[in-house]
Amino acid sequence: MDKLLIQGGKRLSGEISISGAKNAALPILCAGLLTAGDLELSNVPHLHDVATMLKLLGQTGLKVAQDGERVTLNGSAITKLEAPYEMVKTMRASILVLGPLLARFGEAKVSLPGGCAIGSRPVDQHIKGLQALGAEISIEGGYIYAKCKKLKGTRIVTDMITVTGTENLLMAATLAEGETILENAAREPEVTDLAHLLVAMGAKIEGIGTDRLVIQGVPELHGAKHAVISDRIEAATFLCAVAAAGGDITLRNTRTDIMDAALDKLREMGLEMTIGTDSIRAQMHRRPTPVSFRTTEYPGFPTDMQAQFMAVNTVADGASRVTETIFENRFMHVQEMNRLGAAIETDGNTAFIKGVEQLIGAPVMATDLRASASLVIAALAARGETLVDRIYHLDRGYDRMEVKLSAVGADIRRIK
Ligand SMILES: CC(=O)N[C@H]1[C@@H](OP(=O)(O)OP(=O)(O)OC[C@H]2O[C@@H](n3ccc(=O)[nH]c3=O)[C@H](O)[C@@H]2O)O[C@H](CO)[C@@H](O)[C@@H]1O
Ligand SMILES: C=C(OP(=O)(O)O)C(=O)O
Repeated sequence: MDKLLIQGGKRLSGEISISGAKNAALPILCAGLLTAGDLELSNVPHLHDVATMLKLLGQTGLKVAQDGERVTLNGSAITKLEAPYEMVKTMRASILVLGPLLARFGEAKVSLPGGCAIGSRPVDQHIKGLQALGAEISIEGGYIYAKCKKLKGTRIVTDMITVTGTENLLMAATLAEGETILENAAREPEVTDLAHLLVAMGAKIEGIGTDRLVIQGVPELHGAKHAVISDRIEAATFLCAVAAAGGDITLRNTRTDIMDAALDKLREMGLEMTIGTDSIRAQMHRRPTPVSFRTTEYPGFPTDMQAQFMAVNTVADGASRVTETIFENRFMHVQEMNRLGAAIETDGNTAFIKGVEQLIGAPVMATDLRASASLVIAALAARGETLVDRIYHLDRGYDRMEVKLSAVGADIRRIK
């Protein structure tokens, strides 16, 4: 199992190019199931989750051609309308094949994703929405069996805001008969990126970027070209790294207009930033100021950045409070950060952090994707050596993080 060995205490300096967003690429790849035409995608990140998704899509009969960050999909010969447990269990986003398969072929069998480290993460809203569109759904042996003659447009109000739920229902509605209204839709930029691709494929969608999506179903969609949006979470993770370790870095290929909540908090921490249209120069020459925040849906503070900001708070000059409102168990990094000498206590969904002057390296265990990133950040700021175990979580969602960090002067290497 791969590990990362990090000697902390080095300031970061240089340039990092940001990859395409995992959370946009995964639904966008699933949109390949909606058409017999070619989807020509660029800026697709080099990630384990993308490889898993391509494998999953490939076994349905979708043709996949990959050349670096370019992927072409062709859905003219899909025969297997299934997502097996073996693949779904390693990547929850596999549930995103359900809506497209059902809408185009009238049938799908998809394994239930089950819980994971950060929470129970049910998919009841995906199912409720598809049932409202006319699907018959049963659950047997851990699988969702869905079928329909033709989905029929309707008004759907989800109980809570769900990102992949919105994406699944949006994709399904593009091929439904008549009008579908998705109320309480997620406004995350990755949902918007998917919606733009669907429009390029011939879908009729109004309200893109709002919490009310109105879709007029069309009989079929065609091929399209699309560049996946830049990863705002990856970009903000590197900004947290420089905020914690100090230095002067420039990020390229960023989308600075979709990062307001994180950028505001980084400024409050004392990170000096020069923001261009697609670049950010970030300088940190002092100990961070602590910041308190609550995670919320976009455009609020993203849960996917909670752990990384907590890592910076552990070395900040004072105390802070972090409340996680999206997932019920997203503090798995706290115990590991405390092993590095952090002073964090939790009470329910709130963590209280007292900044310490110096973390000290130790062996730690990554428990989920963003927890892994937060441990890397803490290790970069710590004195001495940290070994981060179980980094397969990190590889799910970061494109060669250790290579990008080495290039800006971090002492970090992968060991087998
Ligand atoms: C691949 C992808 O895009 N993953 C992102 C997506 O996950 P994902 O789409 O799984 O997260 P959701 O937005 O659906 O989850 C939000 C909350 O709603 C609950 N819920 C959701 C659906 C449902 O049917 N029933 C239900 O109870 C979840 O358990 C959670 O507490 O959005 C999350 C919230 O921004 C991010 O952390 C993930 O990185
Ligand atoms: C929780 C995340 O991803 P997923 O929904 O794919 O588990 C994440 O990207 O932080």
